[in-house]
Amino acid sequence: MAELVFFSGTMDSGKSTLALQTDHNHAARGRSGLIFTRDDRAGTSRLSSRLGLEVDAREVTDATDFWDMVAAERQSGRVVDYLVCDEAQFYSPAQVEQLARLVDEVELDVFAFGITTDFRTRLFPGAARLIELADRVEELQVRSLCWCGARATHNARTVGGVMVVEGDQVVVGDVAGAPDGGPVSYEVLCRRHHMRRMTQADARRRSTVTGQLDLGGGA
Ligand SMILES: Nc1ncnc2c1ncn2[C@@H]1O[C@H](COP(=O)(O)OP(=O)(O)O)[C@@H](O)[C@H]1O
Ligand SMILES: Cc1cn([C@H]2C[C@H](O)[C@@H](COP(=O)(O)O)O2)c(=O)[nH]c1=O
Repeated sequence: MAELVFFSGTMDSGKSTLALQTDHNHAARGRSGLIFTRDDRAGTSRLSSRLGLEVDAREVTDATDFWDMVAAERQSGRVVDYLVCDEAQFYSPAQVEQLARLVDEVELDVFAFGITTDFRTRLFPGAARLIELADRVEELQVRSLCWCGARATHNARTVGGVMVVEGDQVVVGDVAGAPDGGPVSYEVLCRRHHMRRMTQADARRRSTVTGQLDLGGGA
């Protein structure tokens, strides 16, 4: 039976890599798929992994209707067995509903990949609808880690090196240390350190003062 699966994890946890691997494995068995993304860091109509792989993809916009797109592909004679949908947190709830309908009524598999929460720890609308509708929500197996060594579960945004909790929900960007990072950057943290607004830079600053690594647990 066809499935809508949402593979979720923090930023930099391997979702785009898994999206590319998923497409590769299905294509290698003769299945035919369409690859979608929205606002990938590598630019319009590209799906990129930090491991270096990058492929062409269909860019999702506010105007995209997945139901109509698949119908048009099929009318032109193309077989569509599955969809790979990266950066799915940026899709609208209505678009996620179109994906669910394709699974149920056309028997396509839909593999969606995305982060669940934004820099304020709030669900993205697209991710929320995926959690509500998916047959399965799969957490990525490779753990991304907070600077303290705990599993990273949340995404922090920094502006000029300072963690912020206000601003636009969508600002395309990369994790700190990325080669072409701008003033807005991201860092994955455990909940404890997200709540305490303690990034790696903050921890380093404090340890310089105290001479000890401060895990932020004190009063
Ligand atoms: N130089 C490297 N060597 C090995 N693994 C790397 C390297 N750079 C990145 N990675 C792996 O790639 C992952 C990020 O993959 P990516 O698909 O871009 O993540 P996401 O789509 O979740 O943001 C990192 O968590 C890490 O495991
Ligand atoms: C937390 C957060 C992230 N984003 C953006 C930053 C990146 O462009 C993508 C996530 O991509 P990845 O492949 O998972 O690293 O989302 C954002 O716009 N707003 C946020 O709050």
